[in-house]
Amino acid sequence: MVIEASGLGVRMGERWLFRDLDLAVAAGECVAVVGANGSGKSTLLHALYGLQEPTEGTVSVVGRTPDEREPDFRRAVSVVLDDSALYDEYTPEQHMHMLGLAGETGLPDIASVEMSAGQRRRLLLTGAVRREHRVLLLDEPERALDATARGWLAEIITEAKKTSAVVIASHHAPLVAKVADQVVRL
Ligand SMILES: Nc1ncnc2c1ncn2[C@@H]1O[C@H](COP(=O)(O)OP(=O)(O)OP(=O)(O)O)[C@@H](O)[C@H]1O
Repeated sequence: MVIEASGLGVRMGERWLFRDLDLAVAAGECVAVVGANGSGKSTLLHALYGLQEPTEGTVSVVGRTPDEREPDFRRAVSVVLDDSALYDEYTPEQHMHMLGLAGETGLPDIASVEMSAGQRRRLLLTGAVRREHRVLLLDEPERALDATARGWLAEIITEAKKTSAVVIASHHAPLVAKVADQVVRL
C-alpha cells in the first residue's frame, strides 16, 4: 500500500473530528473523502502530508511517517491543498519552468496575481499532476472550476491514478462518482 492509516484520530479541543479511521490506498486507486463543512476532510489530508499531528493512530505514506519538510517525501507526494502555492509575479510558463517542466498549460501568459481563481486553480493542478509523483493529495480540487474545467479535472485525476495513489476531499458528487474507487465519509 502506498498510503496506510490505522486507528487514525484527530481531536480539536474537546471534539473528535474522526476516530478509528483505517485507510489503505494502492497505486492505481483514488479515495474520495466526503462530508459536511467542518467535518475534518482538510484535516485528514493535512495528516497525510505531515501538516497535522494525529491525536492517535498511525499513518504511513510511501513507507514513511509524513513530513513535508523531508525532501524525499516531498518529491514523492504532489499536493494542492490551498491557493497559496503560487508566486504572484510568475506566469504559467515560469511556474512550470520552476518545477523543471516545460509545455503548454492552455492558460493565459500573464502573472498569476492577474488570473481568475479558476485559472490559478488550473495552474496549481497542472503543476501537481505533471511533476513526477507516487501520491496525489487534492483538497476540493473542483473549487472555482467551471463545467469544462471540471471535466478536465476528472480526466487528469484518472490519468494520475495510472501511476499513483490519489486522495481527494470533495463536495462535488459527479467528480467523486467518476474518479473514486473508495469513499470515506466523515
Ligand atoms: N488549527 C486549528 N485549530 C482549531 N480548530 C481547527 C484547526 N483547524 C481546523 N479546525 C477545526 O476543525 C474542524 C474541521 O476543519 P476542516 O477544515 O478539516 O474541515 P473540512 O471538512 O475540510 O471543511 P470544509 O468542507 O468546510 O472545507 C473545523 O471545525 C475547524 O474549525
